Amino acid sequence: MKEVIIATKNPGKAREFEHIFANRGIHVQTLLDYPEIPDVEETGTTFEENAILKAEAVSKKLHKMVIGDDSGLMVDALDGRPGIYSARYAGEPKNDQNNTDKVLSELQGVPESERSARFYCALAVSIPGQETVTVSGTCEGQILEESRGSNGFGYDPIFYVPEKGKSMAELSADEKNNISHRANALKQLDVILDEILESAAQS
Ligand SMILES: O=c1[nH]c(=O)c2ncn([C@@H]3O[C@H](COP(=O)(O)OP(=O)(O)OP(=O)(O)O)[C@@H](O)[C@H]3O)c2[nH]1
Ligand SMILES: [Mg+2]
Repeated sequence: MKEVIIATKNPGKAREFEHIFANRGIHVQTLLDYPEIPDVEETGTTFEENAILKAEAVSKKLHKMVIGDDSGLMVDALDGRPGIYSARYAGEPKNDQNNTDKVLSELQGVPESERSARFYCALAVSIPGQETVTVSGTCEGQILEESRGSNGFGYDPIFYVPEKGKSMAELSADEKNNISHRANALKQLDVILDEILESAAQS
């Protein structure tokens, strides 16, 4: 069976990658399967740079093809914050509830017409001996005034998806995985994924 390794310790991301790749008969491993691999420091200034840092660090350790995901929420009324700091927006240790509460409180009194936002996902594919490839995807929406739904992870309960008339956390896994920033980034990888898997199998 074909296999990909995702350089993430986030269980929400891991679930989504497992689900998306299972539909193509590809088995997913994440850093939750490699607890001995230390956290990769996210010292980049863009999602792409951080995705590359994660993918290359883990690929070097395992000598295998690895995909890194760096993603987050960008709110227009907050000048693009939380952005690359999404995971720890309300401080350490990272906590989804505190992060969503912080965004909601910063947007208190901001009218619906000014609550536009998007999720962004950069993926980097690192293959030993090859140039790292990056792709990205977005998903447009609005920040709600309170949480709705309990699926997904992170900021999903406060992110309204106009085309679905629901928050991201009210969507089923299948629905989210059709329209999400992560799915949109992966769709770009689709074109080259078979090629990538072939060359990874040979490396
Ligand atoms: O509601 C959400 N739906 C999503 O689909 C989503 N994708 C990312 N995010 C947020 O952005 C941070 C990523 O930060 P991040 O890329 O550094 O990942 P992370 O630190 O959680 O894990 P790792 O992959 O680095 O191990 C996450 O923690 C979340 O807060 C999302 N929120
Ligand atoms: Mg992280």
